[in-house]
Amino acid sequence: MVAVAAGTLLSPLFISLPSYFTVIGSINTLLVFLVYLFIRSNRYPAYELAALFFIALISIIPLIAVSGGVNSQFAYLLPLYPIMATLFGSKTQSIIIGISLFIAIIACTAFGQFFTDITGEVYNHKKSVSRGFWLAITILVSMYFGLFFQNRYRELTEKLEQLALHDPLTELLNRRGFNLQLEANIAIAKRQQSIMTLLLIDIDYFKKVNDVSGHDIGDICLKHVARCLKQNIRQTDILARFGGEEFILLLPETTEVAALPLAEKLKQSISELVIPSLNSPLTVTIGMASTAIPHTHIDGIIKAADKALYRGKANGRNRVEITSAIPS
Ligand SMILES: Nc1nc2c(ncn2[C@@H]2O[C@H](COP(=O)(O)OP(=O)(O)OP(=O)(O)O)[C@@H](O)[C@H]2O)c(=O)[nH]1
Repeated sequence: MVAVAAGTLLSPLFISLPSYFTVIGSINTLLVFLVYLFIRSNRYPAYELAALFFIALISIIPLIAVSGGVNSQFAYLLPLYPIMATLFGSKTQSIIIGISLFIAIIACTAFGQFFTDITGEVYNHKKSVSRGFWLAITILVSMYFGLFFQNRYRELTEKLEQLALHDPLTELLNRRGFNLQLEANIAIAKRQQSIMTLLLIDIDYFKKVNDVSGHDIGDICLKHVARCLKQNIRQTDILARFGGEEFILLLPETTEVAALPLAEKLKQSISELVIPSLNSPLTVTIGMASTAIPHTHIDGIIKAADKALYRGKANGRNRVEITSAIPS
């Protein structure tokens, strides 16, 4: 029983074919492989689309033609191509492959009577047109599914990236997300020789908030503070939750003198927050540091801002402290 089933499945592979089919098939396979290597090399991206057209039209049409037109068993593999292009390539590549194969099938159906059917079947126009029609539809459907999967894959990747780089409670960047943005900004600052200022913003006596009002209210406070900070900064500023009740804010192209009024405004706005179920106002201490010259190492700025923050806590909290110009 198993042997019969295996025989039925495998027998089409052992049909004895005329030698010209083997030669053309081998040349086609070699060409497709070379085009694949060419695309994978990424050396001539401008010619990639032309190479895909080549695979689809120049190389595949003759193969379908000599193997019995759209009735060829080979033709039934074609709907796989747009899906493969989706998995290994890009959206444009799967569209190009899909459309080219669609054209190839239409062409093979239209000129089917001119091809010798190597299986020895008598050419049947009606049957060929019907198969060509369904094959063309299947290719379009497989192209659509390929694009659909690619969109879903991109959406899911973006979602995962969002989860990996953001803090779920406040929806701000987390430390990892911040570090990535920081690297990009340092590169820009170095190129433009511009000064950046960094603020570390820490909620005062937050342990007491949790102990007195409960952890849930503590969480609500963190959300309010995050929203308040976000509302008061520019879109180009980078804000993140740096730790438990600590936030970090990078102000690109901003000197210490320009940043000071903003730091004071942030401190004031947070102290004016009205948070339900919280009896006493929240206050924050802000430690601030700027790059004296653009090549200052970022770890140095964070350490300097932390030092300023520590001083602010020691000096009574609810205040802004600055560590001035750090040498490189
Ligand atoms: N509700 C809540 N609390 C948090 C979260 N992350 C950290 N905390 C709390 O934040 C508190 C931080 O306490 P401390 O480091 O002693 O600082 P503090 O009480 O704010 O004191 P100072 O910073 O010195 O003014 C701890 O009680 C943490 O449990 C969080 O996601 N939600």
